[in-house]
Amino acid sequence: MTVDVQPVSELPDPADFGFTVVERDALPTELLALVDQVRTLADTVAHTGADAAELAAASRVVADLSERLDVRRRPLGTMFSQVAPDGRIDYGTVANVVNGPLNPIAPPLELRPDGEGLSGEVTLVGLYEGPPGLVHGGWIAAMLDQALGEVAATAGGASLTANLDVNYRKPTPLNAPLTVTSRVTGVERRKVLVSGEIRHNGEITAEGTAVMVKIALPGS
Ligand SMILES: CCCCCCCCCC(=O)SCCNC(=O)CCNC(=O)[C@H](O)C(C)(C)COP(=O)(O)OP(=O)(O)OC[C@H]1O[C@@H](n2cnc3c(N)ncnc32)[C@H](O)[C@@H]1OP(=O)(O)O
Repeated sequence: MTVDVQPVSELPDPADFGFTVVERDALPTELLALVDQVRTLADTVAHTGADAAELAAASRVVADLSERLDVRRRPLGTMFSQVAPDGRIDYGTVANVVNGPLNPIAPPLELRPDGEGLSGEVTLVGLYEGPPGLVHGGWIAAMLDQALGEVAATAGGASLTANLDVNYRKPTPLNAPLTVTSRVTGVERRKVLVSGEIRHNGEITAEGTAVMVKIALPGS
């Protein structure tokens, strides 16, 4: 197996391939605050015991808000750039469903270099419920896919998940801190082989491996 990791400082700028790229620091604080509020609202709605009149009034307010905000939509695929603590430039998608900074559905999972790969902490609220009190297996797979995809990007740019294999070792609890880790285990031609885990209290609840296949970006 050949491990030939391209330095991340050489990652291409998505703007060169026609993507809209905004600086993460330039995202309006009011918009980030709104995202947080909507995330809280979604969790509240999923569990509210408010009476019918209150629900009807809230529904009208939310419909009105949606109409007010549905102006000048950002194009699908809008990306953000940010300077990582080690000075390199990271890219991501603003509306990514696992960790996009503008997606209220995304649990706030921030993955950072940890010396071996990437790691991040996240606590999933009841919005991500599958079995009673437990995280949905699809979300577990989604978080692993994201962590594996992001770490694959550190090995030479854009890639897509060709194969994802997840083993669910223990139930993953809601409302409890989880650690997500990922690393590159090999690079073979266009394939980037990656592995990762989700832990609670240091114990692995789920682990995954993936084959990410490097893709050519439009115009490259
Ligand atoms: C910086 C931002 C970071 C963002 C992170 C985001 C994380 C989220 C990741 C995702 O969710 S990606 C979305 C889900 N995945 C997809 O939609 C991919 C859909 N599939 C495809 O587009 C194509 O099948 C794919 C690009 C993966 C491969 O097609 P190709 O025609 O380019 O590949 P090809 O058939 O030439 O095979 C290239 C190599 O990959 C291998 N391969 C292809 N499919 C495979 C497979 N399914 N399993 C294992 N290996 C596979 C294949 O054997 C070969 O290996 P070798 O070099 O050893 O010959």
